[in-house]
Amino acid sequence: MAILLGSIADDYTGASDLANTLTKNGLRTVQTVGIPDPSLALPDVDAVVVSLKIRSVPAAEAVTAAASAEQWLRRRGAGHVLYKICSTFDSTDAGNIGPVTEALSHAAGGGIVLVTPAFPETGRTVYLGHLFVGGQPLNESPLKDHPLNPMHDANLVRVLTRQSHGAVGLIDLTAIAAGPAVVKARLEALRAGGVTAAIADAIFERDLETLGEIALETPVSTGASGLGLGLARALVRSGRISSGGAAPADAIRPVGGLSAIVAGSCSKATLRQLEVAERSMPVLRLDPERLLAGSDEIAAAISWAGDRIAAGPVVIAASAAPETVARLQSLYGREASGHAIETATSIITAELVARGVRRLVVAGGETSGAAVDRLAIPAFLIGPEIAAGVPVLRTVGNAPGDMLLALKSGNFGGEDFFAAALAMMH
Ligand SMILES: Nc1ncnc2c1ncn2[C@@H]1O[C@H](COP(=O)(O)OP(=O)(O)OP(=O)(O)O)[C@@H](O)[C@H]1O
Ligand SMILES: O=C(O)[C@@H](O)C(=O)CO
Repeated sequence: MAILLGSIADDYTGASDLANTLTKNGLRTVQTVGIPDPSLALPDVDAVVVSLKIRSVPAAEAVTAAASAEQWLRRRGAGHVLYKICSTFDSTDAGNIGPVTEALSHAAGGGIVLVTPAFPETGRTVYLGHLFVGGQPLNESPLKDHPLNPMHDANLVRVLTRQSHGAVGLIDLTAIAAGPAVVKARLEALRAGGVTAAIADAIFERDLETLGEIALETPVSTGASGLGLGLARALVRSGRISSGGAAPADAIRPVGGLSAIVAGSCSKATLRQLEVAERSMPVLRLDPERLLAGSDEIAAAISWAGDRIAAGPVVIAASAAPETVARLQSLYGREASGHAIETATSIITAELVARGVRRLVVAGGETSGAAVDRLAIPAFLIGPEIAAGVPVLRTVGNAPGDMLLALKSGNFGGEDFFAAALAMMH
């Protein structure tokens, strides 16, 4: 299997978001969970997205994992590797976007890396290096209250500079609107001046098409699904994609079985989606304090679900509003509480699957990562899109049999997302 485009995603929901974008834009794509075992039979594809869970781990750990994935992708022919980060640039001053970008660039022989989290379809735009989420600057958006990496600065040149050894520059919208030749010249001028990463503005998809064309001439780029769109369209325009990009028919074959939703995302969108789900499905709100205190909250949740699940989908959520999250974190610490809750939701997910759940929606990147790891799912085929950035996924080589999943990034999806997802998973 020789591939044209490789990607390393820093979380699993982000990986499925990118795989969805690449598929929609003409590339046959598979999402692997980590570097797949050589025994796993993967379909013939144009692009592979390796999902890692490295957004919030120590930078050195993220770099080591990404470097191994990069080598694996290059050995399979990837001429370009996109480091898929969050469209809201989720990270801390200690990393991991800067360190991983620099490591991937170094492995590819150095040079300058284009960086943009713009994803206009979901309202993420970058202007003069500042990231906007919908109509708000990043630091005024709900991301200011993120449980793991609250974002307090919308100026991405500054944010990335704090995470990088090298100098960070800007390619502004004026240059991008002037087209690929001007962007290329600007990138070269920045490189000659010693800059190693350039934040690129982008507001419209045409900006990302320009950036994708130039990025494809370099070995590494860093960005969200918008840059994926630009790279995919550039590859298709180059005539190097012969497949016509059809998603494998297998991806939508029904699986039957029971269905469930597990949420650990505390984003504004997820909190609203849970309120709406409460009107049509049984929803269990976990008590995070009891979970952390080591009580029998997990067993109680499994028993609650067991009493209801044969009658229809159930929802189990740890999600809470920012004030509640802040209080828990002040008692137990940010990382410890996040990790303990992810462990609990992943155990509950595995128990639900053991009781016959085959159609599963998980809300939240870290939450999805923990759940998919516990289920030991090796890879996914990409099915139809439920909402911008969220496809139906079909497991490849999964031990309890085929499953359909939707891994929802915290901020994605309309308010009826949960019902809409299950309506597409048969
Ligand atoms: N009630 C709670 N109090 C504190 N932390 C919580 C609570 N519920 C969930 N968490 C933790 O909050 C974090 C949410 O991160 P997660 O990545 O799953 O969601 P998200 O950030 O909204 O999604 P994405 O990364 O896809 O944007 C997880 O570590 C989760 O365990
Ligand atoms: O880019 C995004 O916003 C998402 O794919 C994501 O990574 C959230 O975890």
